[in-house]
Amino acid sequence: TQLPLLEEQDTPITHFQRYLRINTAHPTPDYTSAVSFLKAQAQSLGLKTQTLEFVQGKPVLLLTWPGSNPSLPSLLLNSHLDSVPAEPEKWLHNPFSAHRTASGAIFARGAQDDKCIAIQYLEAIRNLKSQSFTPHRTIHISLVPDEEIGGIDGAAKFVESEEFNGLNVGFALDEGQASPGDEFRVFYSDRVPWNVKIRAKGRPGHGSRMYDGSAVENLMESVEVVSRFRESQFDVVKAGKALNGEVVSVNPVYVKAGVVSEDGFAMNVQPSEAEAGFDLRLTPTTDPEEMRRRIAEEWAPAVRNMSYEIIEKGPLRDYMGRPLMTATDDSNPWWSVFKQAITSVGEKLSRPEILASTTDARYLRQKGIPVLGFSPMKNTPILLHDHNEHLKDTVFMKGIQVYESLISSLSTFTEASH
Ligand SMILES: CSCC[C@H](NC=O)C(=O)O
Ligand SMILES: [Zn+2]
Ligand SMILES: [Zn+2]
Repeated sequence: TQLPLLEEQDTPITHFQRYLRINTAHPTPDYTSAVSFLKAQAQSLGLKTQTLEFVQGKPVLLLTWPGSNPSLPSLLLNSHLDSVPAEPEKWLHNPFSAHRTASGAIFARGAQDDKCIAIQYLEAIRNLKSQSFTPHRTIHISLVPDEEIGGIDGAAKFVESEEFNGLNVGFALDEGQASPGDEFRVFYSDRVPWNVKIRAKGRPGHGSRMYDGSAVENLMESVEVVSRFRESQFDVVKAGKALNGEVVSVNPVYVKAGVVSEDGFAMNVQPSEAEAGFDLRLTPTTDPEEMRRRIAEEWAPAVRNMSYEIIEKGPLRDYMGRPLMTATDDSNPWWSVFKQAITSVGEKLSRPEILASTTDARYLRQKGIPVLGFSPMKNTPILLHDHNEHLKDTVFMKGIQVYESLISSLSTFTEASH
């Protein structure tokens, strides 16, 4: 008899690879295949499955392991189904092949962000079930669409639904980020993205003329002001006085100007309008009014014929008007249990951080639910959204053990009420 090929075997690694091979990258994520794969996995574990569709073609898959005391607030494990696009020609291995190298690195878009955690949740439950573990509180896994494009049709709709309300979620885990060092990273908040567009108007004229007040000169003056603010924030990080997520970031993402002609831009016309776009990220405690004032008065002053547009990409405060932060001290019993579950498997946590980017956790926090961002990857380069995103098989397998500890502890302790 012949042994099945390594990749055809039914192991946590092959489950991970199969999920990674489903192309859920934007702009055309294959949610149908992802949901049917995960649903089948969940059914093989005896979990209850439910597909919710708040927006057509954008399913939320909800998996449930009922607890022995279903009146306790439940534990929610969240993971998004989608990925950012990849440029295959710039990768060592095709980003949807989930190729595993001789040294055990699994290359795929989504390997770190965040398909690993979805499979790790399921495999941890598989192991707990095989040990006849029964949770006190009910455990839910939500697999949501569209996180990478802001979650408007995904997590944002889900948390507003009656179905979500009925889950009585007491605490949730969502994705975090890889740690290059030997300690796991944990995130208690996300920064808030603003899209900022600034526009300058100015005198048009012949490209040979020197005069004051052209639109592009005008815009460039503002770009310098923005740059100085950026430096002021970045310097704090470079000096080691703050982590990335603890300052306001602003990065230019486009500049637009020029009078279009047949073969590109008219080179001898100074345009009358110019525009620049910035990705701005506020910390959870940044005063938004202060930021608005800075933009209005310093970045796009009307006296210089400038205007601006701010598109806020998500909530700043919870339903009580509080910043969206989960406590990481003794005031939060879930935090103590979380920490204990990590140390009990011999692992360490670094100082809790604010995620520099943004995840769906904010929508849960907005509802007042404590959420920690956590992806158990240590000694691992941070490769989310990068070329050659990969994760080592041993790191992936270790993560399953970590979740076994987390899921059993968090679902067993009964002190907290929501
Ligand atoms: C505008 S919300 C976008 C969310 C996105 N999340 C992951 O990268 C981010 O840019 O952080
Ligand atoms: Zn992610
Ligand atoms: Zn991402």
